[in-house]
Amino acid sequence: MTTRVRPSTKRCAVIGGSGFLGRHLVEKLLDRGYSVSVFDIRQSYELPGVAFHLGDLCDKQALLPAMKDVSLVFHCASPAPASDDRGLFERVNIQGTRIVIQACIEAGVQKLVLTSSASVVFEGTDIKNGREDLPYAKKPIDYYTETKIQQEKLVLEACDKEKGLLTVAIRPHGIFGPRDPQLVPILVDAARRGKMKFIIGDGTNLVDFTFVENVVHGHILAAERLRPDSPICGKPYHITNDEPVKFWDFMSDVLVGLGYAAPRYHLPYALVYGLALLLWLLALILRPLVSFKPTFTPMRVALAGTHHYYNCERAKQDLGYKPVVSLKDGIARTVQSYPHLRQGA
Ligand SMILES: NC(=O)C1=CN([C@@H]2O[C@H](COP(=O)(O)OP(=O)(O)OC[C@H]3O[C@@H](n4cnc5c(N)ncnc54)[C@H](O)[C@@H]3O)[C@@H](O)[C@H]2O)C=CC1
Ligand SMILES: CC(C)CCC[C@@H](C)[C@H]1CC[C@H]2C3=C(CC[C@]12C)[C@@]1(C)CCC(=O)C[C@@H]1CC3
Repeated sequence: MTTRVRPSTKRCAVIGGSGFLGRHLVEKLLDRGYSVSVFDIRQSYELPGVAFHLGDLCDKQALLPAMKDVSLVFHCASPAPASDDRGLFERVNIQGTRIVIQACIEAGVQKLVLTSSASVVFEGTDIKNGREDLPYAKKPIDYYTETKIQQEKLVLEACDKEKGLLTVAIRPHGIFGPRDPQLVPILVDAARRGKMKFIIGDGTNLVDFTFVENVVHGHILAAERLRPDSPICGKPYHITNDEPVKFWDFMSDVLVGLGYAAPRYHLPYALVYGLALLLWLLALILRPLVSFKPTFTPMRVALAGTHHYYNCERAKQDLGYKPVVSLKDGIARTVQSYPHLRQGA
């Protein structure tokens, strides 16, 4: 008779664990007594108690050793939204996620927690207090969003109590915090090049920005509540700071905190969006001859000039979620963590 050893419930794997969110998640899991394997195409740090497995998640044979004796997998790997490479997004977010699911089933993993995105319902127009039952975007704003939609569907459809794999998706929005490689660095780069003088639209559009530790908290609650009899199986959950803020107030707080001037002059939304669209078309047409990446992409202008904030009541009810760090404290901790990006540094 063969006895199947039940993997320890405190052993988990984090796919994408070298990334911004992934590393914060790994650190919190260690604090909570989990032993952690990281699977990533790169190793960005070392930590006692963390086993790194380097490889591409599209390669099942490379993934399987990282899932050995693991009961819980977090999948938070994705190419960066800015890469704009359709083939790469399809390969990693869609085909790769299929392989992650197959590997979980083969390795006897019991729970899979996906980092999805609240953007899966965003089409570039206002979303106010959006709930999880909003339909997926029919016209996603970019390839990143298009493939995040397919990825989420794949993971949620894979939830199968009979087969023994339970799944859940966390949809964060606008993650920020120490070591974020995108939001603050892009913002500071724009400020240093004199591009942060303008407010797109009237500046009153509300947006969710979510401190990274709140996102981590949502992931861990979901993982710990994911059981065959729980209502969360196969469902998506918005995780935000639950404090929608004016997009331009948030940008100003970060900029002023780092010693730069806040944007002051208003530009009409339709004008900037039209210009961004023209620039994007020009970049596309001229791609064979010259390569340039405009700062103002239609996607960024849409993100900067519309309302997009989400209701996280479902996470509060089903997961017992409540943000653990306020927006004000999150901004202060973020600003402090970037001394090298301060004005004059
Ligand atoms: N940063 C944000 O504001 C938001 C992020 N998300 C999602 O959160 C997750 C984590 O995002 P971040 O930490 O910001 O990104 P990140 O770029 O810092 O981390 C992603 C990690 O995935 C790894 N990776 C990429 N392709 C891989 C592959 N083929 N095989 C193995 N590893 C691979 C990268 O090396 C990187 O370490 C992503 O799924 C993203 O879509 C969702 C909403 C908002
Ligand atoms: C999902 C969102 C809540 C998170 C937004 C992250 C990034 C898309 C933004 C971080 C820095 C922002 C930025 C702009 C747009 C949105 C960001 C890239 C601008 C390009 C908007 C137009 C400008 O005036 C310059 C801005 C630079 C910074």
